[in-house]
Amino acid sequence: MALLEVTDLCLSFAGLQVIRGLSFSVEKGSIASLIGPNGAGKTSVFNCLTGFYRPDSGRIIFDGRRITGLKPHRITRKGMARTFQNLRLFKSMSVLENVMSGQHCRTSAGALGAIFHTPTQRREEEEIRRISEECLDFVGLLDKKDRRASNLAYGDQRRVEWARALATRPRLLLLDEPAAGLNHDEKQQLMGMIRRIRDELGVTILLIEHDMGLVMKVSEQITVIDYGQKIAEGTAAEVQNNPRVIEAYLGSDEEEAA
Ligand SMILES: Nc1ncnc2c1ncn2[C@@H]1O[C@H](COP(=O)(O)OP(=O)(O)OP(=O)(O)O)[C@@H](O)[C@H]1O
Repeated sequence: MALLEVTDLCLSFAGLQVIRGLSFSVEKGSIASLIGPNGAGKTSVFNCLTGFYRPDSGRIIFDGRRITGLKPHRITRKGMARTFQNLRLFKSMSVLENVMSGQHCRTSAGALGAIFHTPTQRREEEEIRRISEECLDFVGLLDKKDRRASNLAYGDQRRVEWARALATRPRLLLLDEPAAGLNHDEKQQLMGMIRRIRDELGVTILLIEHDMGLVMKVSEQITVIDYGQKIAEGTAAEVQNNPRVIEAYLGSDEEEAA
């Protein structure tokens, strides 16, 4: 069964079409990847899914409900979380505070509760703290929860982002280039973490990634796009041998080299 279904998605900026009639779906419980050469439109797809961009047309169905055009916090509340290509941590806050910050979309106490510190708000804060610590434990950072986020090594800062996304209790987690800037060992740990998130937490995963070794090892389903259009989809073996995929990647290398 599909957890995410994208149909005929189109997006343009000032007349330039960056996503052109894209359709793909992600099966519940799978680890899926969206790949393509630089500028193919991958992050733009994520931005449409999470409500950061409003598509020109098309339909996005998440868990049976249409979410096209909803605001990002409402989409988060429905169970979709993401990490970003570049770190987006609050540098002066502690690791724990950073993870807690991601969950305020879920509180019901509202602004008055926050000002007057009502019992409801206190209970919610306690719950947020508990879940945040659980997520930090899951990513192996609980012992660093009181450290300033900016004082952590880069690989650990990425884990804080993971914990923050997980703390929103997503059913679908979108990872935008999670291996960028990681060394070999960290990439191995990342693969283990992706599998654990799916296997132990039951979270479906869709990732954008340029590290083809990682993509091919970890993905069960791959969608390849180029110039905003789907050019192939299937398993790692199917996609790797697809002439259109090979051409798209070789073409982009030549352009970069030129
Ligand atoms: N806010 C925006 N305004 C104008 N153009 C944009 C905007 N966001 C994306 N684009 C353009 O859309 C195209 C696709 O960009 P996008 O970042 O989605 O590609 P990508 O596949 O994620 O690339 P990369 O692999 O390099 O991160 C690019 O040409 C980019 O310049």
